[in-house]
Amino acid sequence: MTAAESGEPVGGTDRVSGEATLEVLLRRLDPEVPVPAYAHPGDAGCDLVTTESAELEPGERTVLPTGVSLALPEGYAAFVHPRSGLAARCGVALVNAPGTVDAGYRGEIKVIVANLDPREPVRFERFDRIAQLVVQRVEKVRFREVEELPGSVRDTGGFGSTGGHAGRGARQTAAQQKDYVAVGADRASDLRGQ
Ligand SMILES: O=c1ccn([C@H]2C[C@H](O)[C@@H](COP(=O)(O)OP(=O)(O)OP(=O)(O)O)O2)c(=O)[nH]1
Repeated sequence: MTAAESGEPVGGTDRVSGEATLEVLLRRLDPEVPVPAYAHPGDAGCDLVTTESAELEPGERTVLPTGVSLALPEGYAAFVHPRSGLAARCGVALVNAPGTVDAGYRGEIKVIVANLDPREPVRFERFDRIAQLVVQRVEKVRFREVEELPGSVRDTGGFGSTGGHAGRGARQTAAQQKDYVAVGADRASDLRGQ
């Protein structure tokens, strides 16, 4: 068993760009799918394609298969991010952006796309690039509960406490803001604790 197969991070160097690389084991579930690759040196994400064609009406969403599965080294995760061009041109968003691929996940990477364009349908053909995958090191934390947290300059300010934007709430202070309330709680077993 190689180090990568046992989950250990294995470093290397890209032959073309000379950049430092991390070896990630990948399985093609569709023999024709291209292995995800970085388009340019310095890119953070490599493109994922759909292996199925699909058409989404305005407001519709679907889960698209990418034809690949991974075994990420321990201490890493992969994040499924939207592609800006697709978002700007067609209004395509990822519902759960960024999707989190756990190191232990061996299933097919899937992409949950939505058509946010109010008028035009969007069509994906087989092997269209639909998202990008960013692999990152992630910390495993151990929470230590305390009575008081150490102070900071920001303190509890958030959700626009530094000012709104021209369109809405520009002069709204943090104190004026209402807490967010989860809607549709009856169909949200996912939101409840164990
Ligand atoms: O965009 C995504 C997000 C997730 N996954 C896969 C990899 C991930 O490891 C697994 C579970 O994802 P997540 O933890 O986000 O989903 P969950 O709804 O919390 O499911 P679970 O209860 O299985 O953790 O699904 C994808 O293929 N694409």
